[in-house]
Amino acid sequence: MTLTVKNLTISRGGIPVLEGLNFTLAPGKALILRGPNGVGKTTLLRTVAGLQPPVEGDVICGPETIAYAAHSDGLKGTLSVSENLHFWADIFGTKGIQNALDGFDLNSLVDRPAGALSAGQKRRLGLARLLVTGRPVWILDEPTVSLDVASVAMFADAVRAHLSEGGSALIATHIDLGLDAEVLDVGPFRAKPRSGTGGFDGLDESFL
Ligand SMILES: Nc1ncnc2c1ncn2[C@@H]1O[C@H](COP(=O)(O)OP(=O)(O)OP(=O)(O)O)[C@@H](O)[C@H]1O
Repeated sequence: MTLTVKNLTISRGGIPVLEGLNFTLAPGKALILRGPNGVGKTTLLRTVAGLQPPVEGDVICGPETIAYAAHSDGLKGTLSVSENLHFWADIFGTKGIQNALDGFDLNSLVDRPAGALSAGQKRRLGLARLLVTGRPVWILDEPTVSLDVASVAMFADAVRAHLSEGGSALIATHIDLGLDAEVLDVGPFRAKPRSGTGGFDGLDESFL
């Protein structure tokens, strides 16, 4: 399933942040998003994942193809590692969590409540959820935060395996993951200021 982004303009808090974005993400491919803090990478990922509407343009992707891993791990702190993974496996209708446990070295932590994991262990569990979704298009926002060097390598291996099985990944990251991937610097796509989209102009118009 190819993800296609066409002439996309996106906004945060009502203010356009990026405009004129066009790219495709074919099966087996990864695309790395780069750009300085605050430029709009998270906003782009949220829009592609369908969590917020675009201002203009289209995101074309098949239904139920996207798995989104945000900044937050989205774990249930009182459930154990295995219960968390089973919870998500049930939601996505997939079976088996062993692959996810193996892929992110979680076997020794399987009965530990997620709330009692270290930051890096929580992140590994959050990422392991991707493997139980069965979804082909991974949208990942700073996936390696809190991970040590070995865990970053583990994550990169999981992405490579996903790509080799025909999956794809759109990843915002500030570090080099060592993946064979195209890089899209979103800096040149910063939206030009528009009247009526915030600041004094927006306030003036809404009060006149
Ligand atoms: N909840 C929010 N409400 C309003 N504006 C926001 C909100 N979250 C972020 N912004 C603003 O939207 C713009 C884009 O933020 P975004 O999080 O997409 O950037 P980013 O490129 O992902 O940054 P970083 O590299 O720091 O994660 C920034 O100017 C930011 O201040």
